[in-house]
Amino acid sequence: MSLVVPAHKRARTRPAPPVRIVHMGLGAFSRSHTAWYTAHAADAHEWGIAAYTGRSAYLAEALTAQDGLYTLIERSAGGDQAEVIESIVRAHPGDDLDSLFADIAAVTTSIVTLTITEAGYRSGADGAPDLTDPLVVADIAALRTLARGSDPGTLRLQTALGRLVWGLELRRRSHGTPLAVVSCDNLPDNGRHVGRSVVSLARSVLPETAMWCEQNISFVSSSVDRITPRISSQEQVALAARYGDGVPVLTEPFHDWVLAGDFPEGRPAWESSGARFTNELEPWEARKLWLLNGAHTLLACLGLLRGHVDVARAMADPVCRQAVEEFWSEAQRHLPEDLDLHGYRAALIERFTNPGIVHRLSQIVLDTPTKLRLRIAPVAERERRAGRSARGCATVLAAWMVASESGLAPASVSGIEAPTKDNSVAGALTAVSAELAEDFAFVTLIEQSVQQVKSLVSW
Ligand SMILES: NC(=O)c1ccc[n+]([C@@H]2O[C@H](COP(=O)([O-])OP(=O)(O)OC[C@H]3O[C@@H](n4cnc5c(N)ncnc54)[C@H](O)[C@@H]3O)[C@@H](O)[C@H]2O)c1
Ligand SMILES: O=P(O)(O)OC[C@@H](O)[C@@H](O)[C@H](O)[C@H](O)CO
Repeated sequence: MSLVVPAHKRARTRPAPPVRIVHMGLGAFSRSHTAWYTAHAADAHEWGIAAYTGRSAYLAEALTAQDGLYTLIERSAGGDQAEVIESIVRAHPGDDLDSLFADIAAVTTSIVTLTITEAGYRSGADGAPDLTDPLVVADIAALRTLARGSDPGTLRLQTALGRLVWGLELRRRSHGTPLAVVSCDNLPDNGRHVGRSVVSLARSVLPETAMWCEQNISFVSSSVDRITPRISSQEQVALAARYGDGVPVLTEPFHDWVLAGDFPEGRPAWESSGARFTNELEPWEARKLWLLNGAHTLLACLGLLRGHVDVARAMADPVCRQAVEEFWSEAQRHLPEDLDLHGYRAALIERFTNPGIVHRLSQIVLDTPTKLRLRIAPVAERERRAGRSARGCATVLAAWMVASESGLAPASVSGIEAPTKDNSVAGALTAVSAELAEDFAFVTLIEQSVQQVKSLVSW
């Protein structure tokens, strides 16, 4: 991808902080959230970030040309607030593996943060690395060769977690200083998820590393929240002209970050920029993942079927809005009441209808099957176990099935078969929840919902 607008020359007004955080998955969100929290911490001058994209060089090159600096624009109905964020000190393309390994292994590095997307974890339905995924299989083979002493430069580890495992192995070999790994992706118990995946990837090929990780790496879970859509080229050109920045980030004013876990080598004073630390992350995480991300997944499937292009327009459609409210009411029954659920729902409606934030449904619909498994299935399973119909969840699943049949949403995850004509609903549900796929009454309800959704499709 070439630069939409040329990167702009920028210069720091104060010395860059020393690199003590390595970020994998540099994108819009990491720059509106993790880098923002770090830049706003009271001790920001002590914490610099070396950030790596997934693969592409585009953003890394543009940021490097701007000395790591970029403009963050908070947009609300009241207008824009812009500021320059200084916490990213170096930006690298994701395949600059030698630098990545050196950064993870550096004794000065205390934290690795991740925004590699839900699909980037390459997990199977049980949460462990998906051993049917060709990239996971290739990385295990590559790690085995590396473990035997081959040159890391000649073998290109391809998955984020494969790369993380090798970086941790080099850290273990060179000094063994502990580290915190913080997931900032929209996955439940994301820290434990990374921990299990890293240890399980390492176990078969680098057993000593697996054991060392269990004892020395603190896998921190976190619930992250800030709606930061990918901006269109047109918007990027307009913002570049206004703010003199080739790679600005546009986000909403709202932000939240709740973390659970230890930081053996210290951390920025993120609480001074509003982050919260807790021993009980699960309720906060479920509130956010089910109500916000679950509704986004619903709006993506149903909204696209109804001919909408973005969240705000889908929310303005009474059919989509009613489906969201019904799903929310089901989810809310399984969340602690003291989390101000009414206030959170009201705030979500305002955030989803922010006229300045164009959040494209085509972006949100990516990887839908994984998201349904993590955001809709847990609510549906709880509702069914409580003896209720889970009609709101059935509508979400039916909308996905119709959208995937129409080519608007992905049908399968990690090679699991898409709906088939003869046994479509139960077959498709297998990708989302084995428990639901065996629930005859729920499968029947989805079959009815599919017909209902088809009658709502507008084309
Ligand atoms: N954008 C948001 O509003 C938002 C809010 C909360 C959480 N998040 C989390 O952050 C993630 C990234 O969001 P974003 O808006 O920055 O997206 P983005 O597309 O701007 O950046 C994603 C980054 O992840 C990398 N990546 C993509 N697929 C990957 C893969 N399979 N393996 C490894 N790396 C991969 C990309 O190369 C890029 O560096 C989301 O998937 C979500 O889990 C995003
Ligand atoms: O790809 P997803 O579904 O995890 O994310 C799409 C949006 O729901 C997400 O980016 C939200 O805007 C974000 O999670 C808000 O904090």
